[in-house]
Amino acid sequence: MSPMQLKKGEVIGLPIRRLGINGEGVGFYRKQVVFVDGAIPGEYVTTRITEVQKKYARGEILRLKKPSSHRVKPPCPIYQQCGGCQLQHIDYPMQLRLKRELVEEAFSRYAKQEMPTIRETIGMEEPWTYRNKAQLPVRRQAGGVVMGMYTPGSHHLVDMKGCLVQHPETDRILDIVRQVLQDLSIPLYNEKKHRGAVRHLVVRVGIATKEAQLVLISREDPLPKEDALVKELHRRLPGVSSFIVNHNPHRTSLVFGEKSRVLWGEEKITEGLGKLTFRLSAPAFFQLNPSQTVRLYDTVLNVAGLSGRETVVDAYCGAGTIGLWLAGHAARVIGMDIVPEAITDARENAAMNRIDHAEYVLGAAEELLPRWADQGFRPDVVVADPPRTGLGEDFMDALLRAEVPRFVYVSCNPSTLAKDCNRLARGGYAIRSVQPVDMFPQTSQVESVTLLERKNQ
Ligand SMILES: C[S@@+](CC[C@H](N)C(=O)[O-])C[C@H]1O[C@@H](n2cnc3c(N)ncnc32)[C@H](O)[C@@H]1O
Repeated sequence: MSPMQLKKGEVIGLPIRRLGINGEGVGFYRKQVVFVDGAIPGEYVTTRITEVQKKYARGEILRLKKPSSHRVKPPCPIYQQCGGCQLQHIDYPMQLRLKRELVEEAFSRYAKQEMPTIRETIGMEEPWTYRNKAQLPVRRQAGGVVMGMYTPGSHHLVDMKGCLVQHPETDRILDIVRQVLQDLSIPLYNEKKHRGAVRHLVVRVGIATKEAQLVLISREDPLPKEDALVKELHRRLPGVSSFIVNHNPHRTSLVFGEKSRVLWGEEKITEGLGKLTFRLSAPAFFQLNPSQTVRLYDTVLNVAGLSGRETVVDAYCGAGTIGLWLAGHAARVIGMDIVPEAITDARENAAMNRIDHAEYVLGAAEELLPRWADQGFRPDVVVADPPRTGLGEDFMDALLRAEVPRFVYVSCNPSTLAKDCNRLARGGYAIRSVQPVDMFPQTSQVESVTLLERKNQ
């Protein structure tokens, strides 16, 4: 340890320079990075060091010596314990500015040579109650049914009775399910012993259609007391159109298991976005904030520059939503996803919206695109919306080999976005625009739509 290094328990004064990717304030003390939960850029805080690692230290706020004018009282009563939101203590206009800076910081770190202009974040008018889906672990703690988020870094559940970013209907449904599980003494999952049945509850609502789906993820299938449970859930939740059990018998942190079974009602629910209607299976991905999804997809449409003659690839297509949003402006759409239910949904969604020039292929994007590129396939526009890990090397190589003129990258992780853009820029792409969109107000997450074009185009 260098003599200058901070020590655990040391108390220091620290100016906060920027926001970290997990929503913490970031300061520098004798050139060492210090993360301080709850601190806001521009503040000066007295901090006690709680953890020291080789490359960084963590501290807690003892006193706010110079508080930010953007500091607000977090409205959620369990804000400190829950950890689901990280930015409720910052006013919304400042949240939007800081998210733009997060994207800028990622590009300046990983793609400095190609530094693009990052636009102002597109925010919401009413940045609350936007989430259409709740996915919560459920356990028995102190004799009662508890559902909520894990305290950061632990396996202790913080009981969540109502959430300010969830759609109120998801809260109402979860509350009734909690009562039913309690009243019928349904065995809940015990992670340590790998015993018990119900382990997660997933509620998804169609905000435009007012439909709702409840999925009970269970270690056991059939569920204990299944007939009584289904009868009671149906009686107390008459508006829920789809009750599903998903069987996940494994010791795993993955929520969904491989098999789902309808307990009552429909297999899928319907949701509307703009003029389109989508049918959604329980395991298929669907954006969590529908009103911002319209803005996100309109941003993709604007930068895709379609004339109606193009072939568009919708890589990582989920239930086909982005491709179908663009389909009215393209000659052909080809989507791909690794989740079989998503591909089935995407095909059904194309048919339901009377779009007959969209096709869907089951498979990994990083395998399919290279194979197609080797066969001479040259799409005009590729849109990719991958998970947080970003694009695979093989996928990027295929983009370069196929000399795809325009690539629209929808990303929920500024770091992987900037690294991938750097790689593509070295291969011959110019980064034309980066548009952050706030899909998750009150949290530190930020989505962006980035347009890349072949330089010689
Ligand atoms: C962020 S979601 C985007 C879905 C869709 N574009 C949307 O807007 O709703 C990412 C999707 O990538 C899919 N996925 C994950 N890994 C994949 C891979 N290697 N190849 C293809 N799809 C993948 C997931 O199943 C999920 O549907």
